[in-house]
Amino acid sequence: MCKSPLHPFLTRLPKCEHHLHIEGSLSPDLLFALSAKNSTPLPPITSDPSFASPATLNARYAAFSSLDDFLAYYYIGMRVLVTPSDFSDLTYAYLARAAREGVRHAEVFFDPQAHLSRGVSIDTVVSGLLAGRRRAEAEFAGRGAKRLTVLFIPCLLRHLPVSDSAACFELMQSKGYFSRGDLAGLGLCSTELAKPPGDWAEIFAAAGRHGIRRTAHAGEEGPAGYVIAALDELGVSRIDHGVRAAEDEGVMERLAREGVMLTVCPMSNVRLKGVERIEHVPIRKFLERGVRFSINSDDPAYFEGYVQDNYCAVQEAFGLTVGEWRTIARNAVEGSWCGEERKREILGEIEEVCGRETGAALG
Ligand code: HPA
Ligand SMILES: [Zn+2]
Repeated sequence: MCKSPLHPFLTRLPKCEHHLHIEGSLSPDLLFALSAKNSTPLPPITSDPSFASPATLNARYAAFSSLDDFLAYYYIGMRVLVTPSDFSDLTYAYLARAAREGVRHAEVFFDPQAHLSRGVSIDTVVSGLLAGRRRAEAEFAGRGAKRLTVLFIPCLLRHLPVSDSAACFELMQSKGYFSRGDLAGLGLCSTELAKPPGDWAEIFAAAGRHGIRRTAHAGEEGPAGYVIAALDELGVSRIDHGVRAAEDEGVMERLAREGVMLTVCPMSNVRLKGVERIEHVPIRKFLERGVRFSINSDDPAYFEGYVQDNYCAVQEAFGLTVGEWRTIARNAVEGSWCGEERKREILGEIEEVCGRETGAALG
């Protein structure tokens, strides 16, 4: 909870979350519980003493030095996810929390290659995700605009060979996941430095030929030029993170002109040392330049902040007005991959909540 007088308004504001890795919602407590349940004892999975207990693991998470330092723990942690119910329970738990925090539409990333490589089938992963969504949608359905809609986006992994990404994409295609709508698009994540987006151009071009929407992590640790490369060489319609675009006026101008949305993750940027403090995330600059963005949690169990915490952190750092929050909330809806009707529903609710807030301030 933040100290801003706008805190109650921020909890009510209808939200869209577009940048949440479901494996990044695995808390140390759940990691230990699943490790015991699935007989995947942490040693010998790892000899890192940080895995002694949930508390030591949490302490280590507070000291990440970079994206790659975090990713090492993230990929070890997810090895306790084995059965469809592990994926289903994790998905449901995240969605239940998101719904409580005012999320109306969630687009959830997952990392298929990180599961395939340890013998967990794509059917296990996808059937678990879909079951978690069914349970959440049933529970949070029937409340009109206030219901929760959910899409899934597999991310290809840049620390593995491009050929591994190609095989994974073909596997997902052969299962019909995209054409059936089980998966809503294609993403790209993991290590960024020295992994130029163009290396994945062929796979993304194939996705484009099949009408699959595309997004990519770019400009998190990598330069603003990677944001342009993702647009030009991968044909993405949005950019995940993208905060280093703020270093280049020309890049920001293009993002604003083309209405490309950045899925910004403020607490993640601080925890992974992209910036020293939330105040240094280019929120104000993006608002001034007309660059659209949404606010997201990325890996909430690792960065100790869900979506509401990220909204509060931004408010405490920047003291935004109701009008600026209205712009952010509206842009998040416009940049979503849900249908137009769903967008109209959420936009309507945003107008209602913002109108009530400004009316209350005037009255
Ligand atoms: O923030 C991230 N960046 C790149 N890869 C990731 N995988 C999980 N989170 C991230
Ligand atoms: Zn991410």
